[in-house]
Amino acid sequence: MRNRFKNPNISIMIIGVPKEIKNNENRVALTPAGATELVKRGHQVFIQHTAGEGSGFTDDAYTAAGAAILPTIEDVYAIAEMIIKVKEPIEPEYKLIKEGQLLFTYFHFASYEPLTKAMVESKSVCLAYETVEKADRSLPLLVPMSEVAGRMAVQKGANYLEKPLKGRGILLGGVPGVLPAKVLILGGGIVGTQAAWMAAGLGADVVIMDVSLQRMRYLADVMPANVRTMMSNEYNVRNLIKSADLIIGAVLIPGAKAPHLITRDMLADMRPGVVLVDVAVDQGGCIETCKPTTHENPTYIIDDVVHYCVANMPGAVPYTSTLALTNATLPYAIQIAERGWKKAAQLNPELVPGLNIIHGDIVYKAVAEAFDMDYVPVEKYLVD
Ligand SMILES: NC(=O)C1=CN([C@@H]2O[C@H](COP(=O)(O)OP(=O)(O)OC[C@H]3O[C@@H](n4cnc5c(N)ncnc54)[C@H](O)[C@@H]3O)[C@@H](O)[C@H]2O)C=CC1
Ligand SMILES: CC(=O)C(=O)O
Ligand SMILES: [Mg+2]
Repeated sequence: MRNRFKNPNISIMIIGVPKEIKNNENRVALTPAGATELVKRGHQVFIQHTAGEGSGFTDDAYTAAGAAILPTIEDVYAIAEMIIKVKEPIEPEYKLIKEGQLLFTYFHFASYEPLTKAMVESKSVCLAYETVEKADRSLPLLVPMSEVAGRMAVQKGANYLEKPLKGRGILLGGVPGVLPAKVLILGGGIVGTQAAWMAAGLGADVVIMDVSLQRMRYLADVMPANVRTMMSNEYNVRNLIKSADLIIGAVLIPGAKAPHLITRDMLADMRPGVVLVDVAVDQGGCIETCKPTTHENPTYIIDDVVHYCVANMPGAVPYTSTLALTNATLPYAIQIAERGWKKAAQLNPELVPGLNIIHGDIVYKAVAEAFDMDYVPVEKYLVD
């Protein structure tokens, strides 16, 4: 990084934005508006050719914003000090990552050991969107995508409940004279709340389960009458799954592997054609039989139960998701570009829990614990 102008505390950075290569991932990590903000501060922004296309942004729009277009993903990784992405690096990208390079993106390490090991070996600095955390414990860079995924979970669930798609053949809202469907939501955080609004709006009979009484008190206050809350425990889950039509998994323990609230044996208690949408799949899933699927091939069936487990749901609605995501990420990207990751984290404590792997050390405890690997407290890297 070079110092900018006459202020020795402010640096300029070379920033690279690759095109996402995960299945049907159409989001991009920086919009032309974001590029404008970074370029105006003296940073150099390099965008891979057509990276913004899926979200409606042409190469010309980035060039007009002062960014440069590079033809290949290799070019972007080769030049950048900071890579800003949306999804975790996929295997072909591992070898492109340079020692000391900063990667600012979603990682969801605890769900995928090969990625964790590859990033340890790369000796890069991995700052994960999903664990950046505010003092009130909220996750500002996860929230916007959870809002999207929560809303989508109901759309997808309603769709897969249709008989030709192997669902029970029930309409979420019912019709006059016919009862609505029952929707069970595991976890009443951002995903769960958004899903509840959507399902309730369609007229379904909704139950949200959580372990936080405080959260359920809040939900009971703000939700309409067709949404009720219930304590999440094995006994209650076993009871409610017997009559549910659509079950949405939305549990999170930040950074950690999700607990299995629905185990393999419980599928036998469900009715044929029940749909499970496990949004928590990116942290390993809260339904034991859930394994990651793609937008191309989103569902599979076990014991007549339809499983939808797409790990990048918002990627399917990039016109909404790219704007929602970058609204949240850009202010942090600017701080990191201006100061470098270390100084930025020293100045803004919200960035500290975002640091997951630094120069080969796992510095986020839940990630190290997920794979029984060594943990190094992040403070080691934050002292001057
Ligand atoms: N598949 C996809 O495309 C996407 C997945 N996600 C994922 O969705 C998951 C949920 O995210 P958010 O709603 O933002 O998290 P959040 O932190 O807002 O909510 C999680 C909720 O789970 C509750 N919880 C914890 N343990 C529980 C238990 N044993 N039983 C019931 N509830 C429990 C917490 O009290 C909290 O209210 C995360 O894994 C997130 O990464 C988010 C966006 C997109
Ligand atoms: C949160 C996440 O993993 C996504 O938006 O794809
Ligand atoms: Mg059955």
